[in-house]
Amino acid sequence: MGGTFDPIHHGHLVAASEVAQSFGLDEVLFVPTGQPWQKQNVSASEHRYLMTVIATASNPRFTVSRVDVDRAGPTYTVDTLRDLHEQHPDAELFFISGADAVEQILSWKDVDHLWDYAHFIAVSRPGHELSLSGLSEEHVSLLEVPALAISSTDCRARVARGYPVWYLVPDGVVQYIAKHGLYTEEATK
Ligand SMILES: Nc1ncnc2c1ncn2[C@@H]1O[C@H](COP(=O)(O)OP(=O)(O)OP(=O)(O)O)[C@@H](O)[C@H]1O
Ligand SMILES: O=C(O)c1ccc[n+]([C@@H]2O[C@H](COP(=O)([O-])O)[C@@H](O)[C@H]2O)c1
Repeated sequence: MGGTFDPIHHGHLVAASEVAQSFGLDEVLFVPTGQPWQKQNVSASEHRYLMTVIATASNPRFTVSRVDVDRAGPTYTVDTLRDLHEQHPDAELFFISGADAVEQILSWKDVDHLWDYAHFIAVSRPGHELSLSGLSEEHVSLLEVPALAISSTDCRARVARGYPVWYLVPDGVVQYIAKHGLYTEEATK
């Protein structure tokens, strides 16, 4: 599952868990972006990577990859999948995306080559219609998952306003955000 995870929240974790169950996956690899070229004002990749490690640590089937964090330049999924394929040549790869991300896939770099490396699984997300968005069902499967109306944008805004994010993100991530002063008015200046 690729994401900017700024911060990782329970919507991500539920989606990953449901896909793993429905598709019988051995492992879900969370891949925090290095430089997400379609997003602005993103937190340092090391903070996002460490929050993802904290959030997934208790699940034996969840792991975190540094491939995108460690690659210089903008993050493109075609590079992510190529690197993962090289690291795990015998693995069958699936790429998990929310309904909003799938709507954007046609704008991604080298979109026609994405299907060479992985089958995509698009999960439902409150506020977004789950559809193939013009993509082939040979390449993309759709899955309804329990609806959690949580976004990283809303979590960041809540912290900036002094509102709690307990129960929206894992407890360790709440503590990491506080310890490093992420998302406060000061941090975003
Ligand atoms: N609540 C959710 N339910 C299902 N899928 C989600 C949910 N939140 C995010 N996703 C999916 O997880 C992937 C990574 O999401 P991302 O890290 O951009 O989080 P986000 O909450 O969308 O962030 P932001 O609000 O900053 O755009 C994307 O494919 C996104 O569609
Ligand atoms: O490859 C691209 O051009 C591309 C453009 C935008 C997003 N993505 C990927 O989509 C995933 C979700 O991204 P984000 O920024 O919405 O969390 C993440 O793995 C990104 O690397 C990929």
